[in-house]
Order: sequence, then C-alpha cells, then structure tokens
Amino acid sequence: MIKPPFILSIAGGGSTYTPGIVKSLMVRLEDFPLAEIRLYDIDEARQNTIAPVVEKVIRDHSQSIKFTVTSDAETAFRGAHFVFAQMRVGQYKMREQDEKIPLRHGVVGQETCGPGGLAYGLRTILPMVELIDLVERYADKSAWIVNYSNPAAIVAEGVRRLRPNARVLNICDMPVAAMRNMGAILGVDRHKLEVDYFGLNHFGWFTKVRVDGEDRLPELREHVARFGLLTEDAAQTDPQHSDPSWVKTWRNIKPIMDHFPEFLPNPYLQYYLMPNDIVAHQNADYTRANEVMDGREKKLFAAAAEYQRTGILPDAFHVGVHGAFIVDVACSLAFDLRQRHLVIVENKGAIANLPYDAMVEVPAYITSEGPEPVRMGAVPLFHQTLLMQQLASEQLLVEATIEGSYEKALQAFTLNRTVPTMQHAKAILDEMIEANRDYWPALQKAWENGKPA
Ligand SMILES: NC(=O)c1ccc[n+]([C@@H]2O[C@H](COP(=O)([O-])OP(=O)(O)OC[C@H]3O[C@@H](n4cnc5c(N)ncnc54)[C@H](O)[C@@H]3O)[C@@H](O)[C@H]2O)c1
Ligand SMILES: O=P(O)(O)OC[C@H]1O[C@H](O[C@H]2[C@H](O)[C@@H](O)[C@@H](O)O[C@@H]2CO)[C@H](O)[C@@H](O)[C@@H]1O
Ligand SMILES: [Mn+2]
Repeated sequence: MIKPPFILSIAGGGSTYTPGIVKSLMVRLEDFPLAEIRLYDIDEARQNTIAPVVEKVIRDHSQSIKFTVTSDAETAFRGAHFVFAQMRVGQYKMREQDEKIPLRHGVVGQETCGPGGLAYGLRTILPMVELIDLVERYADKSAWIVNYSNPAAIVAEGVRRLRPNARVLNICDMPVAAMRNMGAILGVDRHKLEVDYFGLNHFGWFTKVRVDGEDRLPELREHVARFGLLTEDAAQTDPQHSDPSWVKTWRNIKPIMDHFPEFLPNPYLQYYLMPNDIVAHQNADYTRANEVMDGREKKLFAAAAEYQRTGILPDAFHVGVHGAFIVDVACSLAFDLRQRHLVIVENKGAIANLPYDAMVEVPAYITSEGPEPVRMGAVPLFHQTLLMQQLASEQLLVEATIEGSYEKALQAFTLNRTVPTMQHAKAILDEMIEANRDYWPALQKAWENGKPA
C-alpha cells in the first residue's frame, strides 16, 4: 500500500480548477498528508500564470510541502503516488467549437453532451491513454490516477478498451453537486445522504435518497415540482452557480420530473429529453464556453495578474464540491476507507440489464484496490432503452477514434438523441472534422479519402 506523505501530480495544472482543488487539499492535510504537489501541463505559459496562485494557496497552509511546476513528464510523475487529471484537450477555443457548430444546425451545443461531447471525446481519448502510459512509466507502481478530464463517459470507455488494467478512477462532480443541493433543500449536510443511483456519466437517475435510513425522495419530488433542484434562493445553494445558465440547468429538473416523477434525473438529461427547449434558449454566438472564458477564466487570470503586481491575491476561485469530492475519493483510495461514492466503473452486473462491460455511474465502495460497485439491479425498460442508445453512441465514438472510422463516427453522431436526422449528423460531423484538423488525424484521413468529390 502507498504510504503518506504523498507525492501528488496534477495533470492539467493550468486548469481553472487547480487553485480550488489545491485549497481543498490544504484544508484536509490531516486526512491526506502531502510531501509534494506537482503541476504538469503541455501549455507552459498557461500553467506558469496559474502556478503562483497555487503556490500562495499552499504556503498559506504549509511551508514544508514541496511545490514543482513542469511540462516534463518524468519530472511530473517520477515516484508520484496520486495523479489528479483535469485536461481540456483543445482548451476553451475547441469547447467553443464543440458548442457552436451543432447550434448552427439547430442541435444542442454542449460541452460533454450531444455532438459537442462526441467531438470532445474524439480529441481526448488518445491524450488520456498517453497520460496513463507516462504515469505508468514513471510513477509508483501502486499509483492511482483520479480523472476529472471530460467527457468522462467516453474517456472511461476509451480507457477500458485501450488500457483495461490501468489504475484509473473516473469521477464526476455533478451527482455530488445534486446531493449538495438536496442537502440544502432537506436541511442536512450532503455527507449524511446515502443515495441509490444508476446510469452512465451525465446520463443517470437517483432512485433513493436516504437520510438515517429513511428515503427522502418523496420530499424532494415535491420541492422539485415547485423550484427544480435548487433552494428558492439559488445562490444560497451554490455561489458558483449563480450564473443564470446554471440556475436554469438546475431549474430544468422540474419539467423532466413533471413528465417522469419516479426518479430524480441528473441535470444533464435535459439535453436529451428536451433538446428543442434547450436550443431555443441557447445563443449560437455566445455559448457556455464564452460565459466561462468571460467569467471563471477571466476572473482567475485577472487575480493572478493582480497577485503578481501587488502580492495580494483577490478572492478569485471557487472551492466547492468539485475539490472536496476528489479529495474524498483520494482519501478512500489511499487508506482503504471503503467510503460509498458515485463513480464511473465497469458494470459487471451492477445494473443487471445493461451490458457487463458498460462503463456505468453507480454507488461504489472505494478501496485501495479500486471501486467495488453496489448492485442497483435491473432498471425499467424506459431507462434501459435510453441508456442503451446513449451507450451505443459513446461506444461507436470510441471505436471510430481507435479505428479512424468515419462511418462509425457518423453512426455515433446519428444515434445520439440530440441529433434528429442522419443529415444533421453528417453536416455537423463534417464541420467538426474540419474544425478539429489538428486533433483527429486518423479520422481526417478517412474523411478525405471518402469525401464526396
Ligand atoms: N468530471 C467532472 O465532473 C468535471 C467537473 C469540472 C471540470 N471537469 C473537466 O476538467 C477539465 C478542466 O476544466 P477547466 O475548465 O479547468 O479547463 P482549462 O482549459 O481551464 O484547463 C485545462 C488544462 O488542461 C491542459 N491540457 C490540455 N491537454 C493536455 C494534455 N494532453 N496534457 C496535459 N495538460 C493538458 C490545458 O493546457 C489547460 O491548462 C475539463 O476536461 C473539464 O471538462 C470535469
Ligand atoms: O460550464 P462549466 O465549465 O462551469 O461546468 C461544466 C461542468 O459542470 C459540472 O461540474 C460542475 C458541478 O456540477 C458544480 O457543482 C460545480 O462543482 O462546478 C462544476 C463545474 O462548473 C459537470 O459535472 C462537469 O462535467 C462539467 O465539466
Ligand atoms: Mn461531470
């Protein structure tokens, strides 16, 4: 077993989330003792801008933790015990393309859902495998990669296919964020909630929400019917989600449960079940990517510049469930705590009527040897069918990436519920291939070979 204090490397050190995650680590040093924190990124300039902010966060809590900033993989990973991965392949400029190209065709433009998520997956699978190989080459043989890099569902499937034995645990903070909101509504801390949940990443449902053994889903159902999954004062639930687009995301759980009240849906299901409403409210010239570049990114980089000038760091980054959750998971891995968390794991019968090898999001007990999924049983035909269609879209996308197959990419886009016809799928895919010229060489070649004269 890995012994503390740990060496932790953060891949994607230039991420806007890095200061928040490091702050979450600093306030939990007793639970997760650290000898060194290393930042690793392929964009040195971006990472070097964020690094002084991160160092300030560290030094506010510890003078002994070593801090390393590098773009060299060996320096980043040699002897590392844990790697937190949070890469955005193509950065925000490609997220903007992922969101705007579909919208130009009247289709949902979103970071991880619909054609945007498929394009993001096509860019990310192989860099994720490359990262795993670098970590396995240099890090401690028992090291764990805890991965936030999106699109987590497709990344998880790609890793299952290409590196099935890798010590990688893919996680998502959306269910935890929903549990934070549930706690705020019920008046209990989110850690008091024990939930049953089934689905794929960004495509799942809560079926039980227990507090001291009592299922409180009925109470939540009544609240959602009035306010969606937010307290009446939205900002009270999560200051980071005072962004109007986020408030709308949480409020949109109401129309879904108005139609299907049995289970409480992951907010991402709105993109698949009410795409026309989503498109009607999206602006093809100014999407969530623009909001983030003008919001979270601009605020953090302005604060970094202010800190460089004055030595005073403004309050510029959010420390919420995003950071707290990955530290919870890392602690359970490090000390075999067997805590119950919602994570992305190979199904192996946890959802009885989904494929054995599907990468599903379910509760699991997190041990030092990885997650042990909790059996959720068979799911109703309605949910099973939705899940199978999404799973097939994601699995075909992974095969398209591995084989460089244009046809499988087109099938993946056509199968996605957000895409109404094969003609929409082809038009969007072809535009995305052009926009991703630097990221999809194999697919580019297949497309150019088969491109109509
Ligand atoms: N799983 C979840 O629930 C969840 C929650 C929040 C954010 N995320 C994901 O976390 C990631 C970071 O988000 P962000 O908004 O901070 O993005 P960001 O663009 O601010 O930072 C991402 C960093 O990754 C770097 N990067 C890109 N390719 C890389 C590679 N091959 N190797 C090393 N570094 C690389 C970029 O240079 C950049 O500095 C994204 O993938 C985002 O979708 C996931
Ligand atoms: O649009 P963004 O970049 O602000 O957020 C996209 C991510 O949204 C989810 O993560 C949220 C989380 O749900 C929320 O509670 C808080 O922690 O912020 C996170 C980032 O906003 C989702 O889980 C991620 O996969 C998305 O990347
Ligand atoms: Mn997520």
